[in-house]
Amino acid sequence: MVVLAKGELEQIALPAVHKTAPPLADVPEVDLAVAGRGSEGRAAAARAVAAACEEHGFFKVTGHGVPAELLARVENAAAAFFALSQRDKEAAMSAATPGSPFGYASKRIGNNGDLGWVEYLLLGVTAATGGPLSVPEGVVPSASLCSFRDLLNEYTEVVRRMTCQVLELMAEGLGMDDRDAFTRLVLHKESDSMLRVNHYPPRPELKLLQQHGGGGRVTGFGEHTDPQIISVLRSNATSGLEIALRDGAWVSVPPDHTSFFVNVGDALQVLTNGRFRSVRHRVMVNSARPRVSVIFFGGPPPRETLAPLPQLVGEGGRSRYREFTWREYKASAYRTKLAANRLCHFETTS
Ligand SMILES: O=C(O)CCC(=O)C(=O)O
Ligand SMILES: [Fe+2]
Repeated sequence: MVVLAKGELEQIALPAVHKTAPPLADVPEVDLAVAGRGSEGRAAAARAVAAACEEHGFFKVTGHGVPAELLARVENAAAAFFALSQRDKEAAMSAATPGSPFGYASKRIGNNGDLGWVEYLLLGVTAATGGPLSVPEGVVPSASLCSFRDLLNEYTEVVRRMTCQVLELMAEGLGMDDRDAFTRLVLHKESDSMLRVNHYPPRPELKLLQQHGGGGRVTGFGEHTDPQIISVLRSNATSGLEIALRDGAWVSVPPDHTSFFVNVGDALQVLTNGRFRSVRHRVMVNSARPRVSVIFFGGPPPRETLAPLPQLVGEGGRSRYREFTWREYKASAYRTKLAANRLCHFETTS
């Protein structure tokens, strides 16, 4: 069992001066059902996607066609998993190999000292294996764990398909001739995609402390940008997600358990030569209710060479990033703290 050293818990709390973020007034919204209805609807949806990716790197997807019943089953199964004893969670989902980022973890995010009031499951979901949960050797999964694994497989496949619809709209919105430029990477049999299931336990004492003029706020997941091409998030109806606007101001995102939220990731910022913005975001802990979120991260294959797409640099235009492989980027990113600007090592200077 992981025990936090003295003083570590305090690091999760933000100072009291850290004000509550105001809600984002107009969350950009894209209705996939409209996008599927004729060329005009599609063109309008593609334009809306591109505009949202340029302004915020973030938007909401409605009309996605993922059955509400599947979303509810995943949410309930995740809640049941996190309700297991600490020992059972650690035994059931311990990382397959030492040093691997995959498996169950509590409070520690990555290997560089980042802490948050969160526990999570991180699972690799390449298109080739189709299955996120590879059970470590020697671990005998219980029947309930097997059905959780099957459910997450089912969810991943449905969400991966929906993600590809969104990626096609992005390519169209950018005016690209090759509409499959992004989907090809996420559908590649070696695509480095992941599924993360997060659980943020409530902290009722925060309310009391705030009423008495102190206490600050508690970080669930510290600020960061997502490394991959795209992240597709679904949460229960509990608030907590916040994004940084262009001017650096933080705003909270009103929760919507019927929709998905899309983040542009670092790899997409590179491919679009900075036209799409990899959105900085974080999660704050709710005082009263647990937050459960499930995020599909669509990534390229490790050997893929990433660089701004020529069509998006334009003739005589300046490429803002040098060429690098996804493997190279990840090796560099995993050495840094969560909040680091991980793309600065790959920027061109001239
Ligand atoms: O749990 C959330 O709502 C978002 C967490 C997040 O940003 C991540 O897992 O990368
Ligand atoms: Fe994230």
